[in-house]
Amino acid sequence: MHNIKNICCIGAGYVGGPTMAVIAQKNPDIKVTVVDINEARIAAWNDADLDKLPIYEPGLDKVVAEARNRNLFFSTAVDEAIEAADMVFISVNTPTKTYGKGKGMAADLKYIELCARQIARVAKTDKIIVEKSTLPVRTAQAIKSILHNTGNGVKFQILSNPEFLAEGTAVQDLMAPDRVLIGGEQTEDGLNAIQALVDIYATWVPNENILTTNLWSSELSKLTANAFLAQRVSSINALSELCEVTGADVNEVAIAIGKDSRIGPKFLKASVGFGGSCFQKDILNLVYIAKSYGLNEVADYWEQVIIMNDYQKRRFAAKIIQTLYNTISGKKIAFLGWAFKKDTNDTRESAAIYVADQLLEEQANIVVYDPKVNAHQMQSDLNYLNTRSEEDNNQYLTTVSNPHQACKDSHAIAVLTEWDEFKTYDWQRIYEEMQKPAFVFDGRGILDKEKLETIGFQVYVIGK
Ligand SMILES: NC(=O)C1=CN([C@@H]2O[C@H](COP(=O)(O)OP(=O)(O)OC[C@H]3O[C@@H](n4cnc5c(N)ncnc54)[C@H](O)[C@@H]3O)[C@@H](O)[C@H]2O)C=CC1
Ligand SMILES: O=C(O)[C@H]1O[C@H](OP(=O)(O)OP(=O)(O)OC[C@H]2O[C@@H](n3ccc(=O)[nH]c3=O)[C@H](O)[C@@H]2O)[C@H](O)[C@@H](O)[C@@H]1O
Repeated sequence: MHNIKNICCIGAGYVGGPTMAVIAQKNPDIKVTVVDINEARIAAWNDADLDKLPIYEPGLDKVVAEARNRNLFFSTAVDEAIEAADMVFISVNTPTKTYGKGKGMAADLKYIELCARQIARVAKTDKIIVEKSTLPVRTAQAIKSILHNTGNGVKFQILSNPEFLAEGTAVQDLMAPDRVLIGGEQTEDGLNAIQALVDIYATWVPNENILTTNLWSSELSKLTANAFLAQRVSSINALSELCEVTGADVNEVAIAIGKDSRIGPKFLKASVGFGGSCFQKDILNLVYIAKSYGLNEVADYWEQVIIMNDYQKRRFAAKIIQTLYNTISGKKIAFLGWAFKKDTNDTRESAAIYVADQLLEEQANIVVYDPKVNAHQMQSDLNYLNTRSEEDNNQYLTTVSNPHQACKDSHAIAVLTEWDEFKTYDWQRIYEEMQKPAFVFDGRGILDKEKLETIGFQVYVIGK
């Protein structure tokens, strides 16, 4: 039986940071050290000013304040933390491969393998290794093979414990998860390792919400959950266009179908397209895995979710261009929001990036306001696409810290993120300060269309 006293988590990102903060808060007897090779990130996690934490998540500051330097530590001393730990979580990034075989589809597992090799090199005592990152099914096999061939006699058990938190609600999701999933080998040692991790979660998660499975079911359930969630968004987005041409209202349709308890009301909000670091990456990964087993129909089925999402982003940009008389060259267009969803500063794969890129191709002047995203991040998101020079991106997309400044003198406003504050603005004043006709393109369906039309705006809402 294991009695875990010391946890190390490799990777202090959106998952490692909040997850370990909550585990530490709920288990004051366990020392939890979160390590990362990114010195700036670790320094930010240790900043006395809680506003400077590297990740913005409502409620995270309080959890960190309670546990930090009590039993929660952030450090760049990776080897020392691994060596001291009974249990090591691997929570590093697993992006889509940008090179070689599987480029643009498969998950890049080089960071995972580096972690496994580092653990193999450093470990002197037996350890439980926990896959927290989202991984292709059967990755535990590769980790096991690296760890077991070190020849130094140290024993390892590998568990899969995927994370289901959503950004913006990370703390709430961690405090009351729908389920915690733990997969492990179905041997005596494997079951003991599973129990050790169950005990950690059981300090605050009801037992019936802690599921245990074999390794492969756990790994595959994570990819499957994200694929199903993204599929719902693509499904409602596909219907949003049909609503627009038929006079149906996508919100009314969503409510009507969501009342069916087999369908359920959540995750049916039509939008400019899903973003975030995981949906696209995980579905592409699923598609790649299916193809690698020769399951081409399965692969095509899931790929359609991505194809639909790309189409939705393009369709929104095209709508703006077409409505502004097919010419937006030199016109100021205000963007409200850049983050991929509200209540996060994360912009990875945000629809805003792709919509901006398309409008910049038509030589628009874009001015962006987002309550949590800075200019540097927006520029680096655009530059990453490599569509035009960094100078041009810098010149034609600017960032302001005040929504009125963004909207003043603009021809159109596009809502790209559903931040609550956008609903509370003085829209009468915004209207008066804009060029006429004043257009609003609500890519999130959050504004009051009738009210805006009464003021004088010409309003387009996705799915209406
Ligand atoms: N972002 C999210 O909401 C969710 C992400 N996931 C999964 O969790 C994993 C991590 O995602 P994020 O936390 O968003 O990534 P992230 O990019 O925010 O954080 C990963 C961190 O790992 C560090 N790192 C990489 N290699 C390292 C090494 N060898 N040693 C020490 N540190 C190293 C990086 O410097 C980075 O700070 C991914 O597999 C992702 O698919 C799962 C559920 C939710
Ligand atoms: O593996 C992950 O990374 C995580 O991915 C998603 O979480 P996240 O991407 O943080 O946020 P979501 O709330 O799922 O939103 C994803 C995207 O879909 C969009 N969305 C979501 C719901 C909806 O009804 N409509 C819609 O357009 C959001 O605006 C956002 O751009 C999942 O919800 C988490 O369970 C999972 O752990």
